[in-house]
Amino acid sequence: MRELTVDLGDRSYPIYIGSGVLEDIAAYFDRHKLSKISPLLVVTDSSVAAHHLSPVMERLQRGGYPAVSYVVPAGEASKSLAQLEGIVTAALEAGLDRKSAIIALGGGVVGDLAGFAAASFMRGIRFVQIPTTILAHDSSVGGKVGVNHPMAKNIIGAFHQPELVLYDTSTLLTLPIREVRAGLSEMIKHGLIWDEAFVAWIDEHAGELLSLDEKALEYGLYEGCKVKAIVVSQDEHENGLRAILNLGHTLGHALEAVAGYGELLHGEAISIGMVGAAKLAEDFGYASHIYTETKRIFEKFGLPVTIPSQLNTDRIIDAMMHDKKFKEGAMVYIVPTAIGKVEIRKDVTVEQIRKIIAHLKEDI
Ligand SMILES: NC(=O)c1ccc[n+]([C@@H]2O[C@H](COP(=O)([O-])OP(=O)(O)OC[C@H]3O[C@@H](n4cnc5c(N)ncnc54)[C@H](O)[C@@H]3O)[C@@H](O)[C@H]2O)c1
Ligand SMILES: O=C(O)C(=O)C[C@@H](O)[C@H](O)[C@H](O)COP(=O)(O)O
Ligand SMILES: [Zn+2]
Repeated sequence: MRELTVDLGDRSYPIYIGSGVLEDIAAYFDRHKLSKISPLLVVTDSSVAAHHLSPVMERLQRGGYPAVSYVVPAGEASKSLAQLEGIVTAALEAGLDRKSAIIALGGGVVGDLAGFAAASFMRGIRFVQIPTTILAHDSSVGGKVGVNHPMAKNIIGAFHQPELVLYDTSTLLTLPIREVRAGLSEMIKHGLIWDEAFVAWIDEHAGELLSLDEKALEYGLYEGCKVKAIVVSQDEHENGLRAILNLGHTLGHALEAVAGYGELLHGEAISIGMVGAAKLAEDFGYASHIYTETKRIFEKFGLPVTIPSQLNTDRIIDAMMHDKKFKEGAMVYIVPTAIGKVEIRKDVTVEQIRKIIAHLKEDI
């Protein structure tokens, strides 16, 4: 088992990563003083519930926690205001109060949605992240919570940090292979923005990661969470540095919205976005091996590196203009300057973006 801390002063919290940590869920909750009087609401989705909800509920109830569950349909479409209302109704029916906590058991969709419910129910109650996808090593840490609008990803949300993150690598063994690949996309991102040696490790251990070797997963998730924790600890509310976590996302989010939520998985969309950012680096005069290397590694993991030709370029650019990183008429864009390093640029033009999109549509 490995442990990390997200250092945010009196709101610091731990991340526990290892095989079987959920067997001790009640002991972790005791350590973090969750209430045994006010009800806990465990939010999950239909696929996660089928595999992992019963043992969690049994262990909590055996440990003396008055826990009830609420299940949303699996998939990105559940990150919606309608599902948020469903959670609030369930919370009211179960009698949650200001000492209660919401427990997010699932991937990034459940984490973002249930986290936003925790941020807004009674103006904010405690919450715990129990990530069950590889991708959620990113989403469970850092406190960005929210839902989508049909026109823009994650456009309704808040910053609300969890009390703790309990990451049981054994839950990952039931993941479909497409979700495994998509989750590794964010792990590669953490290497690309911060740590060349981590990129090399991921590259060398591709086979173990894709076949869900738990030791390799534990190490990769730990290193990915470490990058995230360092960045978030320095800039919780994204006034500067934290924007680097958005490598590949301005284009990626636009592709998700234009394709229709759930058509392109988040990890797939940002894989394309990161290859696009690497191509843009060439435009700014950085070494062309950044592009070839970035493309190679995503292809090695079976991730998409081109934009589906049916996605309309003007609609993609329109969606990019609604991104949170479009400010005062300029696009804030994360561009790699080497493997393991990025810069935050404010001078990327719409013409450059159009050129990159054209390249990503043709480069097959
Ligand atoms: N808040 C953040 O900082 C942050 C960071 C990265 C991504 N995100 C968001 O996270 C979302 C993507 O998260 P995701 O990729 O985890 O998607 P997801 O939550 O939809 O999970 C992917 C699929 O796998 C299923 N699943 C989850 N765990 C499983 C398991 N253990 N076994 C079998 N099936 C399982 C789910 O039911 C779902 O169908 C996006 O909405 C993205 O915007 C947020
Ligand atoms: O935590 C962050 O900051 C990130 O940017 C992590 C991203 O991987 C994640 O997809 C996040 O939800 C994107 O944030 P947004 O502010 O662009 O919606
Ligand atoms: Zn992301």
